[in-house]
Amino acid sequence: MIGNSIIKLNNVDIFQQAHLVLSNVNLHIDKGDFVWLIGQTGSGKSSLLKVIYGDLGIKGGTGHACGYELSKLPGRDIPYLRRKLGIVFQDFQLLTDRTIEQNLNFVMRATGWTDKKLIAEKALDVLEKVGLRSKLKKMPHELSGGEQQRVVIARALLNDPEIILADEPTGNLDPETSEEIVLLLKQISQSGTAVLVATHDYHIIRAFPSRIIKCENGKVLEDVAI
Ligand SMILES: Nc1ncnc2c1ncn2[C@@H]1O[C@H](COP(=O)(O)OP(=O)(O)OP(=O)(O)O)[C@@H](O)[C@H]1O
Repeated sequence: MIGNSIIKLNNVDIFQQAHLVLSNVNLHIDKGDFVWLIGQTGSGKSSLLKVIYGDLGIKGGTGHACGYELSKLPGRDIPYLRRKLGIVFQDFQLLTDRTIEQNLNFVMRATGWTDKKLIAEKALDVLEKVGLRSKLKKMPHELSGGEQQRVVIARALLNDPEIILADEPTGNLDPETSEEIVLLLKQISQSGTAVLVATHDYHIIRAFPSRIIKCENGKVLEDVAI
């Protein structure tokens, strides 16, 4: 974090191979912000998220994410950047062959946690935050879709991230459960962690009005209305 700034992109160009996906991108996200990211399929939302989590480099311009300079991000720094980001993506679901506790422990061990007592405490702490403390010993299939998504959010909170990046977090959920998940993400942002949510679901955006950015025609538009 630089001051209150979590993400800042200045005149950044974003390419996929030789294809310029988004040009002259200016974006700022500060501590505790809640921001919707919209745009048609193929408009560049995933590419923008990839830049933020260090999976895609930037050309032209300057930028930082969670204190890391994106224009000269060495590969060895990417795991450290990722620990400051909580990722809630469709293709990053729970491991089905182990309990919720084991899922959380797996991520903590992979990110450098070694103290058993601290690991046990943190697992309960993040589950408490998403209202699922009692599910510690359950297997993923014993939870509803909404509960599983809450565990995914709990997992994203393990390393006390500065920002949560969520890509279609309500994609597989019914409207009521979707609202509960977004309410939880809103509460997380109010406690100081920024939240950026990519979605196609305008209904949920209307239910939770907040700042909206849009990928359109190779640009990122700020503060759009829907
Ligand atoms: N690995 C890649 N190599 C080349 N081109 C790519 C690659 N990934 C994406 N693209 C292209 O970049 C553009 C933006 O894709 P991106 O995945 O960022 O869009 P999106 O807005 O996230 O779409 P969706 O809503 O479907 O996820 C598209 O034209 C896509 O075909």
